[in-house]
Amino acid sequence: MVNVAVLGARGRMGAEAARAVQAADKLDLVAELDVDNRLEELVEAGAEVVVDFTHPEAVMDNLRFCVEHGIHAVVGTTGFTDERLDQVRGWLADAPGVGVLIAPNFSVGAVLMMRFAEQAARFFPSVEVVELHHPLKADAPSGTAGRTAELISAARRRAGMGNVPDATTQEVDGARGARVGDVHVHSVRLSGLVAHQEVLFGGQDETLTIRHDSLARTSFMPGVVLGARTVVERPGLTVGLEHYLDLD
Ligand SMILES: NC(=O)C1=CN([C@@H]2O[C@H](COP(=O)(O)OP(=O)(O)OC[C@H]3O[C@@H](n4cnc5c(N)ncnc54)[C@H](OP(=O)(O)O)[C@@H]3O)[C@@H](O)[C@H]2O)C=CC1
Ligand SMILES: O=C(O)C1=N[C@H](C(=O)O)C[C@H](O)C1
Repeated sequence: MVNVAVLGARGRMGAEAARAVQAADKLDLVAELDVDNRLEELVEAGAEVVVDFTHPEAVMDNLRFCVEHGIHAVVGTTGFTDERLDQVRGWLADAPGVGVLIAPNFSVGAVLMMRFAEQAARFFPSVEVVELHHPLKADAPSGTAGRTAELISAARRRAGMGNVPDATTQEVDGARGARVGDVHVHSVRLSGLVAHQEVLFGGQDETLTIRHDSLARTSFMPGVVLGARTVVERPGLTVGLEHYLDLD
């Protein structure tokens, strides 16, 4: 059995993750903590793995505590920049046995969407990402959209592609979305939605749309459970659930 604690357990994802861990074989839910708990309670509960679905402003302190106390971490919270990832690598250098998985999206379908988009990128001069989420989401663009855009940009660079075609010279602020690498990313916040994304590619007289829909938060749970079971065997930092899925 692996002892698992959930941070952000009163939140939308944390509550679902606690249910999933409780129902999973070989995982034991030992603590459900939220903003008014002390991090020391993780140690007191004997947590070996922490699942973090909190807030971009809280997650770094949580992660530092876990690494310093030899607790593996499965992180769904978004807001990770290259600088933040480097900081985590620095902490892990002093804790060689500890594993940290940071996954912008735990749904297998979303991971495949990102992989397919990366594969398609070199064939299409035009690309835009549209992500659509519930209006309670704190960050924009979503972590998934940011990661998708980074993967596409890197694939375009490897293929020696130039800028995306775009004749815009006059623009109302924000009309062309945010730029992540080469890619324009548009964020929609709409009641009734959970988490959705379209990657739109355009070439000569054809378009390709890759769309993923998370229709409920249970869609993320097989990935969370896989993460909690696997992270104990994967020391160091892993970014992206794809590395636990044996995709190649
Ligand atoms: N990787 C993935 O697959 C997914 C990632 N996410 C990400 O997960 C994160 C959480 O999303 P969601 O569940 O919708 O958000 P919620 O706001 O519903 O939940 C976050 C919870 O964390 C609590 N919290 C805030 N700070 C701390 C802290 N320092 N310690 C412990 N708990 C804290 C919040 O308390 P309070 O409300 O009082 O502040 C709240 O209960 C977001 O970054 C989101 O983007 C979401 C879905 C899937
Ligand atoms: O906040 C959410 O809901 C989600 N956040 C993650 C993100 O920012 O990519 C994953 C998923 O899109 C749901």
